[in-house]
Amino acid sequence: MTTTANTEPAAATQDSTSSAGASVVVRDLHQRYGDFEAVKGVSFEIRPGELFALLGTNGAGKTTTIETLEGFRRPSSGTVRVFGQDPFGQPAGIRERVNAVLQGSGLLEDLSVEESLGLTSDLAADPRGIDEILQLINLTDKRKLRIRQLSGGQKRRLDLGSALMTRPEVLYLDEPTTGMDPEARHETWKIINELKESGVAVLLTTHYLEEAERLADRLAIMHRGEIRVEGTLAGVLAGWGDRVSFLLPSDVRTADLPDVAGAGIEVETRDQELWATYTVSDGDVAERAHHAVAALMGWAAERGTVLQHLQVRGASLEDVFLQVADGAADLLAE
Ligand SMILES: Nc1ncnc2c1ncn2[C@@H]1O[C@H](COP(=O)(O)OP(=O)(O)OP(=O)(O)O)[C@@H](O)[C@H]1O
Repeated sequence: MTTTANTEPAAATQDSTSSAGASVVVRDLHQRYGDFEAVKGVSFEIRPGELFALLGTNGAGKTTTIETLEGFRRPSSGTVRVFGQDPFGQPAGIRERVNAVLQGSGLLEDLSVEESLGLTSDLAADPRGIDEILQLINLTDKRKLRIRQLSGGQKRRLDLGSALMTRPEVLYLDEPTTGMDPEARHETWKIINELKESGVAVLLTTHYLEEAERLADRLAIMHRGEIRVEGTLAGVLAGWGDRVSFLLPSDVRTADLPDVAGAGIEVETRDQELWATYTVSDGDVAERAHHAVAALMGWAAERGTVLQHLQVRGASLEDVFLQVADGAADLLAE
């Protein structure tokens, strides 16, 4: 199985130079708030030109991890390095090379869009032009508006534009497209892909799984402070089997569905219709899915029933996410 639980051994004393070439290195990070442990031994690294997506349930510890990388929190234990340096306190060598779009926008609501970008520009060593940024985030026609007059999605785009003003080599994006309409989200994905291509190392957290599917070179799913699943998208999905689904015929009750060797059955309601799904996950998945389809077709023929919308598909990121949230990843990883 290519899906892995985070079983990496504790490496708090390991020197970050063992990850030569990585812009960001996190090793066995633990973060506590009083008695509560919000992050429990998280490890990952991000190389230039790579986007690492940190997905997870609410309260999983994603923002805490980003805030630690940003230098706002000292790790309770473990090691965090950005360009080989400890980011705590944001030393100058890191501050000038890193930027972030965080959940709470730091924008001053009474400034106009261009005044806000002007302030950011004044603080940057080698800023991009304001016109260039406005064009990039598609807000040129809003440049004179006060920030409080912008929509939620427009403010999010301005957040991103402000972060790009400083030409960061590492960019943290904490739910960057929240509140954006689909078109703005696609535009933002284009910008993020271009950043990656130009060599920026990106850490993305998002609740939009499609966003991670589109952008991530590698991803991790966090739950209750731990990374439960990690890898490339293909690697993460490979360990979770294939699904054979069809619309439950109106004359078939759940109890009438046949058992298929090695496959679990689930019946769920989608758009007020009942769907049956057989999941095959062990052994040669393609072969088992093939046999499951053959067995179901044989069963349907015997009953004189047609299986409508019969489909075979691999696991989606949503399937994996939901199973991780249910704790099923623990079982699969054993
Ligand atoms: N300052 C704090 N004091 C105490 N507990 C905190 C503090 N900040 C966060 N937590 C707790 O730590 C856990 C992790 O929170 P965090 O914001 O990192 O999660 P998250 O993965 O970003 O969640 P979400 O997806 O909901 O934004 C949560 O249980 C949260 O309640």
